[in-house]
Formats: sequence, C-alpha cells, structure tokens
Amino acid sequence: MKVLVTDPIADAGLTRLREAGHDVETAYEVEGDALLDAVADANALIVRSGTEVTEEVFAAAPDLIIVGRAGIGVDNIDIDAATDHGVIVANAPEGNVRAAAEHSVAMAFATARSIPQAHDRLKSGEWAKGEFLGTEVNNKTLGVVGFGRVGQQVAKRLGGLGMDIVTFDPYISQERADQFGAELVDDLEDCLAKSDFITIHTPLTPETENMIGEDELALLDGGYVVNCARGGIIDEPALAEAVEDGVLKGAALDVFGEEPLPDDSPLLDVDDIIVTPHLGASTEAAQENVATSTADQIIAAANGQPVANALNAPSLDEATFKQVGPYLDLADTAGRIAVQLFGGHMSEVQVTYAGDIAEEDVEYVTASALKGVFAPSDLQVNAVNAPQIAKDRGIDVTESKTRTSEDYQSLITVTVSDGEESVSVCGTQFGGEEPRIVRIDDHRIEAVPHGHMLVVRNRDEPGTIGFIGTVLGEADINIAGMFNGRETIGGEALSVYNLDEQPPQDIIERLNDDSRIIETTYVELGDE
Ligand SMILES: NC(=O)C1=CN([C@@H]2O[C@H](COP(=O)(O)OP(=O)(O)OC[C@H]3O[C@@H](n4cnc5c(N)ncnc54)[C@H](O)[C@@H]3O)[C@@H](O)[C@H]2O)C=CC1
Ligand SMILES: O=C(O)C(=O)COP(=O)(O)O
Repeated sequence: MKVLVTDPIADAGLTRLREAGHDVETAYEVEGDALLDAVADANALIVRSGTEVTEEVFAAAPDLIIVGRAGIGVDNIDIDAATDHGVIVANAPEGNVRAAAEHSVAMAFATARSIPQAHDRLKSGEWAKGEFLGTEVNNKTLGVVGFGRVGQQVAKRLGGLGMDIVTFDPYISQERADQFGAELVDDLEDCLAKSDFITIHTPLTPETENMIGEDELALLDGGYVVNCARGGIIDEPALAEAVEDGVLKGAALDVFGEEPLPDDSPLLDVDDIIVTPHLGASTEAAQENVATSTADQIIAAANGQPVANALNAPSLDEATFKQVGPYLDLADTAGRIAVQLFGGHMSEVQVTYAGDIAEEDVEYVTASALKGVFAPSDLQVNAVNAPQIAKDRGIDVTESKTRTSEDYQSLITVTVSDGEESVSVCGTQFGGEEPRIVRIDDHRIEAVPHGHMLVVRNRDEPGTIGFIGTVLGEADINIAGMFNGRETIGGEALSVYNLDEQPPQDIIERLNDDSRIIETTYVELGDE
C-alpha cells in the first residue's frame, strides 16, 4: 500500500510499516491543493492534529481505505465523510494518555508558581525574586471537567499531591468517580464554584464548545484554569479578560481554537496566561506508542483484518444485516431518548428483545443502542466502539431476550439506570420500516421518533394539553405531531410532541412552572 504521512510521527511507526512492505511517503505540513494532490494515489493516510481531513480530501483519494490518527482527538477528521466514502478511521486512544496527564499536571504547577514568567525574567538578567508569590496545590480543590482516560490520570496524580478532587462528567458512573476518590457533581457551575483549579479533559463536541465562558469563569473566582484538551471549549477572549482583570489568578493552555495560535490572539497579551504549542502528547514514549499502534492498524487494514480502534462502523455481513438492519436505527433512537430523559449518572444499560427479533444475533443491535446512549456525550461513538466506551466508563451492559412481545412482532426496550432510578424506552418497527416508540416507562404511546421532541409528564387534568399547545404557539413553535398516553383517568399522563424546532429553555421552564406539569424534557434526535 502507499501510506501517506502528513504530520510527523515517530520513526518506529514508519519503520514498522516499511518492514511490512508498504511504501511510506512523508509530506509534512501540506494543505489545500498540495494535500489533495498528495492523497490522490494513497491507500492509507496517517495524521495527528495538524491535518484537516475533510470531505474534499476523501473525494480526492479514491483508493484510500484507512485514515490512522496517531493520537486521541479526531475532531480534525470528518468521520461521516470517511464513512460515506467507505474509509475506516482509527485512532490510538491509549498511547499518549499519560503524556497528556503529565503535561496537565506540569501546566498546573507552571501557572500556580509562574515558572515561565520567572524563567523569562531571569534569562533576561532580572532576579525578580520578590515579585512571585505562588499558590500550593496541597489542600486545594481540583475540578476535573471530563473524567475519561486523561481526566482520571490527572485526578490520580494531583490527588496524590494533596488535592481534593471534584468532577463534572454527566456520562460516568458514581462507581467510577468513587474509585478515584472524586466527588461527582451534577452541574458544571457547582464544579467550578467548589474548585481552586479546573482542568479540562472533554472532547470538543457541540455540547462542550464554548461550555466555559465569562459566567462560568467568574464562579472560579481567584482560581486557575488548565486546558490540555481542545481549544474551543473555553471562550478565549473571555478567559483573556478574566485573567487580565484578576478574576482568575492564571491560566495554562496547550490547545487553542485556531492552531497554530495566531499572533494577534488576546491570550498572548496577558502575562498570567501561559501557553505551550499543543505539546500534551509530545513525549518520546507517547509518540512511539501512538506511531506503532497506528502502524499496526494500517497493517491490519491492508491484510483485511479487523482494525482494533476503528471509529466508524464496518458493514455487517449481508445475511445478518437483512434480519437486524431495520432495528439498528430503532435501537440507537431508543438509546438516545432514554439517556436524555434520564439525565443522571447512569451505571447500567439494559437492552431487552422480545418477539421475532429475540431469535436473531443481536450483538450489533445492542451496540447500536449503546451508540445512541453515548451519542450526546461522544461525537466519535459508533456501534464498533460503543461497548468499549461502556467498559471505560464503568457502565454495566446487559442484554436479555423473551419470545413473547405483547401486541407487537418485535420490540426493543432500552433501559438506562443508576441502580435506583431508571428510564425505559420501548420501540418497534411498523411494517418493518416505520419506527415507533410504543412505551416510555409504564406509559403506552405511539410516537414517531424524529428531530425535536418534547416529552411531557403531566397530571391528567382538563386543559393541560391546550395549555402546552398555547405556550408553544405563543413562542411560534409549530407542533408537527403529538401523542398522549395515560394509565388511569385523572392519573399521570405522558405526551410526546414532535416540534419543528428546538424550544428555548424559558419555554420549557414556563411549562414546568405550571402545577399540572410534572416534568418537561426536550429530546434531540438530530436529522437522521
Ligand atoms: N494536548 C494534547 O496533546 C492531548 C489532548 N488530548 C485531548 O484530551 C481530551 C480527553 O481525552 P481522553 O481522556 O482520552 O478522552 P475520553 O473519551 O477517555 O474522555 C472524555 C470524557 O469527557 C466526558 N464528556 C463528554 N462530554 C462532556 C460534557 N459535555 N461535560 C463533561 N464531560 C463530558 C466523557 O464522558 C468522557 O468521560 C480529548 O479532547 C483529547 O483530544 C488527548 C491527548 C493529548
Ligand atoms: O491525541 C490528541 O488528542 C492530541 O491532542 C495530541 O495531538 P498531536 O498528535 O500532538 O497533534
């Protein structure tokens, strides 16, 4: 195969590929037309964070079978476009975790003790001993935003240096937080208010983009910010202002919204903001790990073998696909609805199959349900990596089957729980191709899962549905469809509304303020 490498990787990876008989070409820092020319005859492409792998790149590379990301974050790769072009995308999720964690710890100390600033002064001939009075991490509280592989390792290290750990990560279990002695809190604001330092370790997703702005930074009053995850999660001008105005004592950043960081960035003008040029993964060990793991995956793909860290789903074999194909999206949708209605720290996901579907090999369907469950928290999730994500997050997955299926030919139920509270969403396919949600918890309904949905639990009292319609109508939000289900007259009812657009938060609050309404939840299913 011709393997094109467009960001520098360790020689060990290049050598491994060459020894396996592949033709390796390096073309660092190519972009635009030069990149399109370079990929034209490539069978494999290896990148780090420096190359934007867009739809245009895939369109220009008809022979490409795999993109290997020698590192973790794949926000620079258009995975949907890769899937459309039948190209596998695989990353190296383990090899640089320690390096990233150590850099985060180093940056916390560097900002707390003004090491780069003091270094600069001394190198320019000034013994500015009296000007630097730092902060100890001992007995302080560290807020870890995103408690995945890197976040956990940072917590372990700084916890060992005397810090109390508090974490905000809506998608991990209580058990996982307990295992690291971290206090798991339910909202970001709480995490910030309790912390002296915060360190960011989430991926960049639509949900995390700009999640920390002026208001959030104010809650960390007098504290420090470390970001070695991705630029774009913290609002950069707001951070520059907060440090400049003394709201924060300092910030240490390894990643930026635009990389390389432009000369005119406001971050560069503030003395107490220290910066490194995306060096989190830049250690010898990490680079060797990710380069060899990426090389192994390219070699596997070339040999037609399974690719260990593939991020986009390979196709199912035809016979299985015929049987379970119609249920993949349904399981994904039921998972998405269940997790959004649940809204807590799940520790368990149960997928139950009833009727004809229970006779089939449902492993891939369960994986699709997990994909739905993790979709709001992880852009890179797919049916291939979802079971591993469940393991990483300490979430138990159980699958059960029964032959009987009430009134339907086949039913899939996804239940998300934290061991005490749970939400169950049950769906079927009408006529094999019309998905319907037929039960939410104990409420029988018949909702079309699509786009923007509002799920309202309310007391079954006259005028309630009219009230909901009026509130939405006054906000100019069109109701495309609705279904109301109730268990007993005057008891609790549940209604599902398909809306043409997302309702603003104040509309949801207005509905929730009414005494007849128990809870309103907005559920986003996207355009799929
Ligand atoms: N500076 C550098 O050179 C490096 C940066 N990274 C970056 O570090 C980040 C974390 O990497 P890993 O720990 O391996 O990822 P991971 O996938 O193991 O963990 C990410 C965690 O973020 C959580 N999360 C997702 N959405 C969230 C939200 N809205 N609020 C709070 N938590 C949320 C997830 O539940 C998960 O636990 C990635 O962005 C990665 O690209 C990783 C390695 C090197
Ligand atoms: O692995 C990651 O997510 C990183 O951010 C490391 O990026 P790099 O490979 O150094 O460009």
